[in-house]
Amino acid sequence: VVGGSTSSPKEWPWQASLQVKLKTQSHVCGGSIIGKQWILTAAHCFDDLSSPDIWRIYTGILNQSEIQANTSFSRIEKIFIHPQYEISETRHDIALIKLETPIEFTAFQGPICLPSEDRGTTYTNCWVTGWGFTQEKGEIQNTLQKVRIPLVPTEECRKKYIQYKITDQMICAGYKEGGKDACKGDSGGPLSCNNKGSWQLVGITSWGDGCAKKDHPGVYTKVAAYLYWILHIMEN
Ligand SMILES: Cc1c(O)cccc1C(=O)Nc1cccc2ccc(C(=N)N)cc12
Repeated sequence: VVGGSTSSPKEWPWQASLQVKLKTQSHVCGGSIIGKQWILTAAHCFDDLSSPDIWRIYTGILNQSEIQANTSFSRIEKIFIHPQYEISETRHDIALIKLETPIEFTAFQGPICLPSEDRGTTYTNCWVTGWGFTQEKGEIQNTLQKVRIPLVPTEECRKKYIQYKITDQMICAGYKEGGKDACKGDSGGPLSCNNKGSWQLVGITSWGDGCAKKDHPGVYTKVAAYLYWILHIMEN
């Protein structure tokens, strides 16, 4: 997250850290708890990291330094990549993780609501969170960062990203002057919007040309456009 500040405990209890253990272990992507056995994230997190066995899912943590050899984590039972997603493409950048065992909900870890049906609700209080880079040539942060970002109307976003395809299944968010944005390492994490007191998972951090550049909003997978797919997977 560029231009953000450190989060407090229990502020974003749905935020997960998706890590890969090969020779060494490292944070790769963010994710959001949407059920006791379910994490919603971005499909591109699994590009060439498609084996469930190498992944360790951490929930209920604020600092990466809390992760030691004896820190408990969840294993992945199955990864559901959206069927229309294509590697290194930007469309349908959404994936569901089924955990091997259900996590317990506490003040430190629990679910965020899925958005209600796509009825064009205008969200005015949206935040992006993550342990990602604080600048393009950055590094993974220790403490979970947060930054408030306004949504950008799709038509306006299309004008900024002429050379890309901004679909109706994407949401843009950013400041005209740049300076605040998600970045590498925040992918898969939530764009959380507070609607009448309840937090809703409006977007999944997906991509952007650089980070926090003027006239280059961040692009998020629009969760409301995938409700049927999400619910179908979770029910079967
Ligand atoms: C390609 C690249 C890097 O190598 C390092 C940092 C950023 C980038 C980059 O161009 N964009 C990105 C790469 C990977 C994930 C990203 C997630 C969000 C955003 C965003 N601006 N909302 C940009 C991303």
